[in-house]
Amino acid sequence: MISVAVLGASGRMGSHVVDAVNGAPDLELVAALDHGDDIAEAARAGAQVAVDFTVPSATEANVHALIDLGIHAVVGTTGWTEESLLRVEEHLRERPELGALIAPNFALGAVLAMRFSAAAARYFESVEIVELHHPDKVDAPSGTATHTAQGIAAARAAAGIGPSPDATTHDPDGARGAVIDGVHVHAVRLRGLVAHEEVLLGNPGEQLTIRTDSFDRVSFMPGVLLGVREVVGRPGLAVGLDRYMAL
Ligand SMILES: NC(=O)C1=CN([C@@H]2O[C@H](COP(=O)(O)OP(=O)(O)OC[C@H]3O[C@@H](n4cnc5c(N)ncnc54)[C@H](OP(=O)(O)O)[C@@H]3O)[C@@H](O)[C@H]2O)C=CC1
Ligand SMILES: O=C(O)C1=N[C@H](C(=O)O)C[C@H](O)C1
Repeated sequence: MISVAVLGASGRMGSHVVDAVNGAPDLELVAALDHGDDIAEAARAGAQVAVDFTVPSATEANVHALIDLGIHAVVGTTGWTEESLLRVEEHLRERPELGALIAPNFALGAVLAMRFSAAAARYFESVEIVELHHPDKVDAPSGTATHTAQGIAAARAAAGIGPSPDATTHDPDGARGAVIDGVHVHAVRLRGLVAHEEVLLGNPGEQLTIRTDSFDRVSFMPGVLLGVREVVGRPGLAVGLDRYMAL
């Protein structure tokens, strides 16, 4: 039995995680914490693993606190940077028995879409990303789109491919979107949506579209539970659920 704490337990994601942990025969929910609660309560309750779905401004401090408390971390909250990931990696070196998984998307379809996009990237002249989310999301572009763009950019750089062609010289209103590692990312916020992403890859005369849709937050739960079960045996920092999957 793995003892689990949930941080952000009343949130859209956290409440699903509480239900998923309660429904798993090999996991026990020992703490459900929210904004204002003392994170040390997770340790007092005996948590081995804590799942964090909070807010970008809180998540790094939460992970450092969990490491100090000797608790493995499974993190879905977005907003991570190279620098904040490095700080966690360094902190984990002081506690070589602990693991942390930080994953921008736990939906298996999204994890595969990121992998497929990186694999396809070197074969196309042009690539752009459109991410589409519910309008209550506070961050843009999404963590998934950022991670997707980084994977695509790394694959293109490794293959010696230059930037996507683009004749735009006049864009006073930023209509071409954000640019992450040279990849344009467009963010849509629309009532009715949950979490969606389209990667558009173009060549003369052809287009490949890789699309992933989470219609319901239950789609993230198998990945979260996989992370909880695996993190206890995988010390160090892992970024992306694909690190725990046989891909
Ligand atoms: N990796 C993945 O697969 C997914 C990641 N996400 C990401 O997860 C995060 C949460 O999303 P979502 O559930 O929709 O957001 P919500 O706003 O619904 O939930 C966040 C919750 O965290 C609480 N909270 C804020 N600060 C703290 C803190 N310091 N300690 C504990 N709890 C805190 C909030 O409480 P209060 O409102 O009272 O401040 C709220 O209940 C986002 O970054 C989102 O991008 C979302 C879906 C999937
Ligand atoms: O806020 C959300 O809802 C989501 N956030 C994550 C992200 O920013 O990529 C994962 C998923 O897209 C849902």
